[in-house]
Amino acid sequence: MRVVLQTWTSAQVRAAEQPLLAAGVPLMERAAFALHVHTAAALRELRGGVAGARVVVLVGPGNNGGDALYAGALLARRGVAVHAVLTATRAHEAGLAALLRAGGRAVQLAEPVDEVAALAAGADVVLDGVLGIGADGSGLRGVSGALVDAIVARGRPYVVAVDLPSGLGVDDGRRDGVVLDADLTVTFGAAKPCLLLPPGARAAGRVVLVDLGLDPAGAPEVVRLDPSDVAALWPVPAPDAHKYTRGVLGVVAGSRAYQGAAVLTTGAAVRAGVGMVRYLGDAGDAVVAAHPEVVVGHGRVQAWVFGPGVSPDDAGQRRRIEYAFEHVLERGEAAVVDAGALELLPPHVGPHAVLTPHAGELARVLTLRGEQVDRAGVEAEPLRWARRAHELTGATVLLKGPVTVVAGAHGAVYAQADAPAWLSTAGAGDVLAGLLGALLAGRVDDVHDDPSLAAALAATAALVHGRAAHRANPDGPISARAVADALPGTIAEVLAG
Ligand SMILES: NC(=O)C1=CN([C@@H]2O[C@H](COP(=O)(O)OP(=O)(O)OC[C@H]3O[C@@H](n4cnc5c(N)ncnc54)[C@H](O)[C@@H]3O)[C@@H](O)[C@H]2O)[C@@H](O)CC1
Ligand SMILES: Nc1ncnc2c1ncn2[C@@H]1O[C@H](COP(=O)(O)OP(=O)(O)O)[C@@H](O)[C@H]1O
Ligand SMILES: [K+]
Repeated sequence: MRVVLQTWTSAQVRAAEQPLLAAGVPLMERAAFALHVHTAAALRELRGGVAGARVVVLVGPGNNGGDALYAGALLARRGVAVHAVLTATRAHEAGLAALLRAGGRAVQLAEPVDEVAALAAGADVVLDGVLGIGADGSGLRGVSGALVDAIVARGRPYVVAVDLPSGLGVDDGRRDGVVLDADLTVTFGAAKPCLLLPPGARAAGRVVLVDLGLDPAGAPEVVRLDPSDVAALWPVPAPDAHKYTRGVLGVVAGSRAYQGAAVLTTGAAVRAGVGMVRYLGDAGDAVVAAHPEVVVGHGRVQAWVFGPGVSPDDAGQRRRIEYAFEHVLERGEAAVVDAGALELLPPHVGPHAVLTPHAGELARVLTLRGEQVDRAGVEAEPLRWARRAHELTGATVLLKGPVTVVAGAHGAVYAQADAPAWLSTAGAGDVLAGLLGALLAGRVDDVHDDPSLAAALAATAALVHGRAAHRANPDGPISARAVADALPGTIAEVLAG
């Protein structure tokens, strides 16, 4: 059993299946066997044993239904009462025959759905084999949708999704229309992007990957960094390092009205281990009072943070940011572009500029460039819109939210889900900006060698930010400052492996 950290599109999975199918490798049998093993394990956990359990198998028209039917047959042979509900006019013939031979039963689904819904709601486990990678992402329609609604209305039983929750947008994580939330997803051969991407990923529950011997070609579509990846990405100082070789970060943040943003951003950068932090703006006294390490005023830097606590009508900060945009990005200094600076972004920058909007801010970035999308639209298709913003601006885009999505150069996409919901608190974004700025300052030369590294560093910042929130207070409220204070310990912990 492996944790899902890389995912491939349905097209990549289908292409990878081809040579194995041509060689006669029994992929469906292997998939179904593993599905039955995981379902039996769930039954043992739920009710202490397998024999005598009741399982309802929702069966769609394709091979996903085939997997579910064969798994149902194996469960029936172990004494489980298995009912298959055929949701389409066709079902995998050999799979259905196997189930019936093993003593399972099958019913054709039709309106009204109440009787079947009651059967499913009363089952120990429901296997969702309606749609797999053949789904068009529009949810479950017609009678299948009505059935799922009726099951949920009665109280959802334990659900095992076959390959993926039926009806999700396989490659983009869209969740349109009806989808049955799962407790466990057993995915075959290679994990699919919808199992990591918001908003769909939440429907998958726990995900287990069944190895079928597939070897997908090309880069994975969506990646999730794991703490063990951080050491290779972090700018750990060499033994002969000095503060200038480690990177200097310039911070244009805060204003007289929003001094806290400047304090949080610079404090996070100092705690993330940058060589030096320079601050520009009207909150210098507050910054130095909180963090005496910070130097106020101009000087050479390797990376910038623009925007936390900056309102676009603050003429001084606006002038600094616009001037910096004109010159520094050309000189190759990296930049985190956050909050108030997002509105000031020039038409085109490179991937060494990393935008850090939340959904509402990303919608604004996009509408300023002629796209018609609002916050809800971004939340419904985060990957699509993060990618679009990358295409339009040239910047790496880190879209904040319950799952942070990063889209960068060379098709790099990350989806990080490291943070507790407690992190959604004012100032948390300022801490992320300072942390990411420190990473960029330390590795700006490497970003120029490989522009997709900016996306990996952004994902690293999201991971460390989320883990620092857990460390600050494992199961309760956290302040942004507590997250910043937890950074040194969190970084030491992930670097220790
Ligand atoms: N190719 C293979 O041998 C293997 C396939 N596997 C299974 O096969 C699945 C893919 O099978 P298929 O390619 O048959 O695809 P599906 O089983 O996902 O079914 C696709 C069918 O559903 C229809 N459909 C799409 N969206 C719909 C919607 N919103 N409402 C109603 N109907 C819709 C399509 O027209 C198509 O006929 C995988 O997810 C996996 O479970 C695994 O057994 C591994 C091996
Ligand atoms: N439900 C959630 N679960 C986990 N993390 C979240 C959730 N909602 C938001 N976050 C994270 O909290 C932080 C909030 O940042 P942001 O919206 O910029 O706040 P602010 O501007 O007040 O600092 C981001 O890192 C975001 O990814
Ligand atoms: K499914």
